[in-house]
Amino acid sequence: MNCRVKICGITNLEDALQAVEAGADALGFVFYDKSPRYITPEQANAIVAQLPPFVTPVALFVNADSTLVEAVVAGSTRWTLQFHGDETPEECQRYGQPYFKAIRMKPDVDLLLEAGRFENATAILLDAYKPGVPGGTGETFDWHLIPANLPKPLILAGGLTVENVSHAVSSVQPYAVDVSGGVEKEKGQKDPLKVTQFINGAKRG
Ligand SMILES: O=C(O)c1ccccc1NCC(=O)[C@H](O)[C@H](O)COP(=O)(O)O
Repeated sequence: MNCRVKICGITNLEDALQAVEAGADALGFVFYDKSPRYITPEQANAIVAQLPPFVTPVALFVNADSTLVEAVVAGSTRWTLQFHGDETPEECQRYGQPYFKAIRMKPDVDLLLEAGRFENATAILLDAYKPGVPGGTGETFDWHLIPANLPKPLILAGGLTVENVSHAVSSVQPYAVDVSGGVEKEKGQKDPLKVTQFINGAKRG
């Protein structure tokens, strides 16, 4: 299967272009200032301006003010948005941009009910749940909890690595996989070899 790959937490042009060269389908930029992968709208838009076609830049927010979202979106028409907090469907679609809604796997979360709220989302991203850490946890969750009939394409996230991504793709068969920490040499700095191995592992499945 042709599993797409999003490399998240991009903070510099070198990492962005290396991930694209390695076959990344999307690059994630984290506009959450408590993250070690935080990047400013200006920095991110300067990188996006250098991206070749057929690569989707994804702007990631956690309960952000509309002024921040608008500052990012104003810099490029290429953005897909990813809402990783408690945003409502109305808050997600108010910008008129395609968006992913992230759902964290809290105990007893009703995934079909929650995913069904976001009927205009282009995909649902499922991520690990760690109290106080909205994302980038580096932790997996029990993939058996994923229902077979999610109403949107599934982006699988949470603790994926070079070592587990092939199994994740073959067992879950997501539309895409997403990784932040598992391909880094240090927080906010990607390891080119891990990025390449991760993408190859995901595409091989
Ligand atoms: O990546 C971050 O630092 C981050 C911080 C706060 C909210 C979301 C964040 N990342 C969003 C993503 O889509 C990550 O790729 C996803 O949470 C998986 O992260 P990891 O477990 O480190 O692969």
